[in-house]
Amino acid sequence: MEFVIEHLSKRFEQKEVLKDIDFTFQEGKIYGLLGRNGAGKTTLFNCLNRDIKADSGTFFLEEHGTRRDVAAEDIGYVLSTPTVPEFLTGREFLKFFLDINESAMQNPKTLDEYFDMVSIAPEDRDKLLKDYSHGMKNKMQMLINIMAQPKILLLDEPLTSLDVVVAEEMKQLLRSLKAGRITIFSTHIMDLALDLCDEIVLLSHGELEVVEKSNLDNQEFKEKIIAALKEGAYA
Ligand SMILES: Nc1ncnc2c1ncn2[C@@H]1O[C@H](COP(=O)(O)OP(=O)(O)OP(=O)(O)O)[C@@H](O)[C@H]1O
Repeated sequence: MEFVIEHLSKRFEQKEVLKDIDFTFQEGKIYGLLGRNGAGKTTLFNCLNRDIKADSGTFFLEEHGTRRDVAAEDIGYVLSTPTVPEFLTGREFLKFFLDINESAMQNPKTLDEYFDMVSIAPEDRDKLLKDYSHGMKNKMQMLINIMAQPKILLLDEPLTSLDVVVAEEMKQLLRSLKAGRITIFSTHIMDLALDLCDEIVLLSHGELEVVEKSNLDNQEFKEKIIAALKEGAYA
């Protein structure tokens, strides 16, 4: 499976944020999307999730030479600021989500197995979501987006608010989920990108470009990425 973007463009008034983007993402890989503040990472995700309308261009999934439209259920989108219904308990929220999506899910797990996946402690599972910490809300948002096993998982800065132990657990989880899907992960944390991602993609000047690692060691690779980001005209 490939996720193909063709000629995707988006401008806000005079600012051309995405310029005729052409890119192909491959199944089974985690892509680290790096770009300066304001480069357009969230705008790209919002266009791909159809939360905002691109000005032009298209994107589709290609499997065995056949292309098809990306349906809403093909995409999971974890926002940088978690949004959860604060008036529900964690368990009620998961149950609600499971009830709606269960028929379309392959081998659904029990609610407690899902909580275990993201290490939400048993004593927290029946608390109202309003009393969850930012990191716990983030985990719940991540969980409902991976439960439905989307083909494309978009993650906008999802690990920034998590403590080191939880961030490590989430990295492990994303690695264990990468087969059979395309994961695109935006982050400002370079070490995280290098550690977790199979490919580093820069969003710069409104275009996507892979940074080739070839035979550079991690430090040289990092310097190459920073140099490329500095060339961006964004501040
Ligand atoms: N709804 C909007 N109306 C006008 N301009 C917008 C809108 N959304 C985004 N922009 C502009 O588009 C540009 C890209 O913003 P975006 O949030 O996509 O960047 P980003 O790469 O996610 O940034 P950061 O790393 O700081 O989160 C910015 O100049 C921003 O001001």
